[in-house]
Amino acid sequence: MLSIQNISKTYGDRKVLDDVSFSVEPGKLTGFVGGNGAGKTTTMRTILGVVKPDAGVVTIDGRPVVVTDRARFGYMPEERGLYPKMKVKEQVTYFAELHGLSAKEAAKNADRFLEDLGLTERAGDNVEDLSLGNQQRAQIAASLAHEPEMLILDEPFSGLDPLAVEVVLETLQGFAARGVPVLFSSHQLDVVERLSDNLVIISGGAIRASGDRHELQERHSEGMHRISVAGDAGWLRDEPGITVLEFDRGDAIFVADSGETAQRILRTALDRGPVFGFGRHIVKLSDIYREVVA
Ligand SMILES: Nc1ncnc2c1ncn2[C@@H]1O[C@H](COP(=O)(O)OP(=O)(O)OP(=O)(O)O)[C@@H](O)[C@H]1O
Repeated sequence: MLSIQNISKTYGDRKVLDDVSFSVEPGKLTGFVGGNGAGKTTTMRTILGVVKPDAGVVTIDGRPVVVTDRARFGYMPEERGLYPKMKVKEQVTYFAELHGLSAKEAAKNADRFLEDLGLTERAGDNVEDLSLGNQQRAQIAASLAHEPEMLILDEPFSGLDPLAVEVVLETLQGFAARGVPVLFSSHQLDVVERLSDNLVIISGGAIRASGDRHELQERHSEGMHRISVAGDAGWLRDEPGITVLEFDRGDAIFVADSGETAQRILRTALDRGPVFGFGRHIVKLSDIYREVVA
């Protein structure tokens, strides 16, 4: 388990990380979400040892991370770092060798990850001749080819088409399935909602929410229900014990003060006419994000 504990960092008079703490569990994909300048990259660089924090510590299985641990990390930096005139496979092989693999192992892994990421046919092309999305895949392959024990990826899904998102996701899930902790940052809340097991939301250098994604969604959805009826559901507004959150003719989302109240609403709706749908409403990650960073 990777644990970020009470990290603070100030540049000049600007506190960019303020007592940041969270964990990245083995075998889980942890989505790291925050707006521009929220502190995601600085946190990742701190984990990698590139940024030295003013306070706090990064630990792995309870002991501080040292240089030899970091050699076994896989990192995809925000500023992509491939050599434009180098061939894709040579590049991926080169990065794996830098992390200590033999030339033979590195070439074997390069073949494997280029295949996983759908780049086998482009392996002999110069990086600069690939589309931006394919350059991104190559960059991901380069950060994976030494088979890291920890993965830290800054915006791995940005600029990828939906098919490429699936391909990259499968590859990352393969690592997670082998027990590797995976931390990835993203601005794309819909992507994070779909892909992450755990969530960390940062804003203004401070952690606003973290934990199991389903649990967070459940917690923020307490008492929420949706109902869909024939005709106009405007009568809901006069019902005691509920607050209507969203309303669109026959469709509404409301919060009930108890399970009994919700069931009473259902019975009332059935008395009034056909009910097409009724059930719990689970908020989207974008709703949680708006709530916790507000
Ligand atoms: N070396 C530095 N010197 C001064 N300020 C810095 C430095 N590095 C980062 N910052 C500032 O720290 C804040 C957090 O930046 P960071 O890059 O960590 O945010 P981010 O969440 O990754 O943003 P984005 O999504 O835009 O990449 C920003 O205000 C940035 O300008």
